[in-house]
Amino acid sequence: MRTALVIGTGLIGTSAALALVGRGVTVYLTDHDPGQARTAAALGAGTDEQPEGPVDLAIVAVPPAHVARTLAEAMDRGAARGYLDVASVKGGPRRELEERGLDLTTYLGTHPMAGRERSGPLAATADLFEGRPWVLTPTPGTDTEVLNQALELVSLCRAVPVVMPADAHDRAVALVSHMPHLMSALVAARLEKADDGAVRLCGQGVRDVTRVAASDPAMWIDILNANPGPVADLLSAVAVDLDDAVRALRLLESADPAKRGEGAAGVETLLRRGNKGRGRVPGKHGAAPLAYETVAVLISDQPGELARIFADAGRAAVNIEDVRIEHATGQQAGLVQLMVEPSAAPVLSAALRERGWSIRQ
Ligand SMILES: NC(=O)c1ccc[n+]([C@@H]2O[C@H](COP(=O)([O-])OP(=O)(O)OC[C@H]3O[C@@H](n4cnc5c(N)ncnc54)[C@H](O)[C@@H]3O)[C@@H](O)[C@H]2O)c1
Ligand SMILES: O=C(O)C(=O)C[C@]1(C(=O)O)C=C[C@@H](O)C=C1
Repeated sequence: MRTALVIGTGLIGTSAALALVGRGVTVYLTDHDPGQARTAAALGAGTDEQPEGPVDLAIVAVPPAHVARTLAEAMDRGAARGYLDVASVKGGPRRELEERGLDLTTYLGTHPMAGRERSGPLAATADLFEGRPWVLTPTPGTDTEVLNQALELVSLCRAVPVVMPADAHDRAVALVSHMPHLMSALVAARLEKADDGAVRLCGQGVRDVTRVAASDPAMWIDILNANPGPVADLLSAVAVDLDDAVRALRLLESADPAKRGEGAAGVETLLRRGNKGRGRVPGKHGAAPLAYETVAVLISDQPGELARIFADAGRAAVNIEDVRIEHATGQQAGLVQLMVEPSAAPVLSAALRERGWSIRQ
């Protein structure tokens, strides 16, 4: 691919543009808000001037409700030889395009399974898609050349292509993205009017569970509006589990030891099912999850501390697989959890201790 046009230069469009520019593709940027395209261009994601002829690939990265109209306009003016969108839902936009009677041979519906809770070009990063699944939903009519362009885009963004039908995609993301998003919002909503004294205690657990609740509601209304049935089915199943959890917890309040035992068994069943489900979540780069061991290191909240830990781990020839940082409220300190392969954990602990770090068991 030599040239691309990104239509919608928000988080996803600008991230893809940055990755393409970094790999030598000439990228043209456009947005219905010219300020967004200008910002993306200033970030080095391409030029906000328009191409003189059709580009190789047009990437439509606008909110789901605007995808069909935006694609139709781009196709009408012959903006590209191939077109794809990156919307979080696939069935609805395709049906809307079919209703418009467009020739869909040059169109491919896609969805990168990577994002953030922030919107706009300033939240974009060139490595957003690295190692992440990027779903492609070709139909028998999809032009091979367009499929190849899409595969090249995925490869240039260092993502992992996954091919599936649009409706199967929508059912899958209901489970792994849309229902979890609502669950995150439901947990975060409990904090809305909670006492300051309680909210001040927020630790990493609630931060992890509520991160995506900070996302733009307008975008998510669009997404859920295009996939309500599968999400409602999943939430109904969660509601049954919630009833079970409430019942088990009420039994735990009982004075009768037999009832308390029944309650404990009910809670344990739910927690163990959670362990099993979590164990199925793929690890880094889509690989099967590895059982990493955590080495927890106390750091002071000063510039350069993290870099120093990484350098010391490097000197001990230990590969850090993942990292998490917990900040202690009101203190100039934090806990860095370094995830490493089990055999490397004692090596890393010893090496860091030797260099003066305080290791938490
Ligand atoms: N945010 C995520 O985590 C994520 C992940 C994967 C896919 N997506 C999908 O990517 C698409 C873009 O999402 P985002 O997070 O980048 O949103 P964003 O709000 O950061 O960016 C969307 C951009 O589209 C522009 N826009 C809106 N309507 C337009 C139109 N008609 N013509 C041209 N530009 C228009 C907006 O001005 C904005 O700059 C959505 O379809 C979303 O479902 C989002
Ligand atoms: O990580 C996040 O912030 C996201 O919201 C990313 C996420 C997801 O649910 O995984 C959100 C919506 C997209 O369609 C794809 C990815």
